[in-house]
Amino acid sequence: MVRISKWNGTGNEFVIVGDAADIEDRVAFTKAICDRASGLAHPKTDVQGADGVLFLSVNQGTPPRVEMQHVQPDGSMPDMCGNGVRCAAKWASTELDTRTIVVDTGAGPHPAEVNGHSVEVRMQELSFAPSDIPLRTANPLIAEAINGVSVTAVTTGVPHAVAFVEDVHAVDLSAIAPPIRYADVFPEGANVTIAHEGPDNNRYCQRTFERGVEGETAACGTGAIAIAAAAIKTGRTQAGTELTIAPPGGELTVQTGGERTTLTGPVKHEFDTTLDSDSSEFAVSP
Ligand SMILES: N[C@@H](CCC[C@H](N)C(=O)O)C(=O)O
Repeated sequence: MVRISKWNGTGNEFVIVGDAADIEDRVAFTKAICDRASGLAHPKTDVQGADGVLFLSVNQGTPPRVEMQHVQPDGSMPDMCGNGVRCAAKWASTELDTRTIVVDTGAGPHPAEVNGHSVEVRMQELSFAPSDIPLRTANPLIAEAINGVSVTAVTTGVPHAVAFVEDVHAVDLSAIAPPIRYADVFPEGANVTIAHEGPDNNRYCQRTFERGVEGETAACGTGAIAIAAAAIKTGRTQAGTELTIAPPGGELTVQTGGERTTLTGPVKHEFDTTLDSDSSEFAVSP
């Protein structure tokens, strides 16, 4: 029996597998469980599948830490996931009965603070440097056209191509994103995040086409940070501003300009369940 739980960070959906669970093939498990047509289903929700699986191991030191391995529906394992870190922190805070926790990822340690259903995470440094993203160019990519779309490339733990558009809701993201996601300039690919400012000042609407999911998700935490970084870089927003970023799944707050950028937003526990096996046989107990 494998004990798992389902969580979402502003609608970005993850299955969490704690350390007690012994999953031999994490990639096969993730592909099966995340499948939107045949993956994890549960009486408590209409939604089938997920945007990824977070394999978590807790370490009860001072401060308490949780190590996160994120596997995506296509089997890839990105270094970082902003909403995944927030869900992992909330899960671990319940397991360890603590509000402060460090989530260790491939992109480094991320200190997190849990306040009820809200989780704040301090991000690692973001970068526009071609070698960090990575890019196949000598110079940073700031507001340059890829396939007719003006894009700014930044890593916030994972690569994002950010495009500011007139109205995110009027864009056919599934059409414009793939040529950018697979553009030659990104040797490891990129997430494609579009944004527009408004209706209020310091508020951006967000949509992200995620690498690894190969489609749009309801929210993307590293994408929200990427919008803030690109907005500052291109002179739309001043460093030090607190921004509200609104993906389809809700609202995230990004505080820029300090020693570290922070990402804050809601995390929701959807259900706990057990699986019969570690493969694609899902016997779900409500
Ligand atoms: N949903 C995430 C980002 C996950 C990683 C991304 N799809 C990649 O492959 O780089 C977030 O909340 O940051």
